[in-house]
Amino acid sequence: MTDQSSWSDPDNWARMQVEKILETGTTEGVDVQGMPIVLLTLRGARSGKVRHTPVMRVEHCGRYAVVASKSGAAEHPVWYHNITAHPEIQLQDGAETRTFVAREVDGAERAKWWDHAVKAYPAYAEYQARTGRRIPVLVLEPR
Ligand SMILES: C[C@H](OP(=O)(O)OC[C@@H](O)[C@@H](O)[C@@H](O)Cn1c2nc(=O)[nH]c(=O)c-2cc2ccc(O)cc21)C(=O)N[C@@H](CCC(=O)N[C@@H](CCC(=O)O)C(=O)O)C(=O)O
Repeated sequence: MTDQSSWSDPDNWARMQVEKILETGTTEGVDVQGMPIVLLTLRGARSGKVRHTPVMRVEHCGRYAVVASKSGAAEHPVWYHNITAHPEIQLQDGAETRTFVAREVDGAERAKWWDHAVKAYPAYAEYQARTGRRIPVLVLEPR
């Protein structure tokens, strides 16, 4: 039985969703308010350790982007340092895991992907409104 407090703590929530995906072998049925997520497998920027990070599924014409929003916190999520230090990553969508190289985007390309992201998960717009930090958007190029 999951005690309520574990679901209210976002870090615990993420950990529990990672566990479920690793246990079941798929991201199917693991979501945020009905919106799908994907699972990133990253390398720790300093430790080189394997790190699993769930993020919202932002996909357009077979390409993915990831948004380092951290709910609009003033600082980047730690995983942003991981993905920029080691940009070759794995992304699991459903039961399929593929390798990508992450590239932070700017200008018109960022604006286009930001629109896709907000369509996939409208809360991103609220997160950006609540912080002076410009939320990084990274496009994943298939390896
Ligand atoms: C708590 C902390 O998390 P974080 O990396 O700051 O990321 C915070 C959140 O963004 C992260 O929990 C996301 O998964 C939350 N999250 C989303 N976060 C987002 O930013 N964007 C999303 O779209 C998103 C969606 C989402 C969907 C489901 C869900 O369950 C969570 C979701 C963390 O994992 N800390 C580790 C970091 C370990 C680590 O990576 N260490 C590095 C050092 C890195 C360094 O400091 O340079 C290393 O090993 O080298 C620790 O303290 O042990």
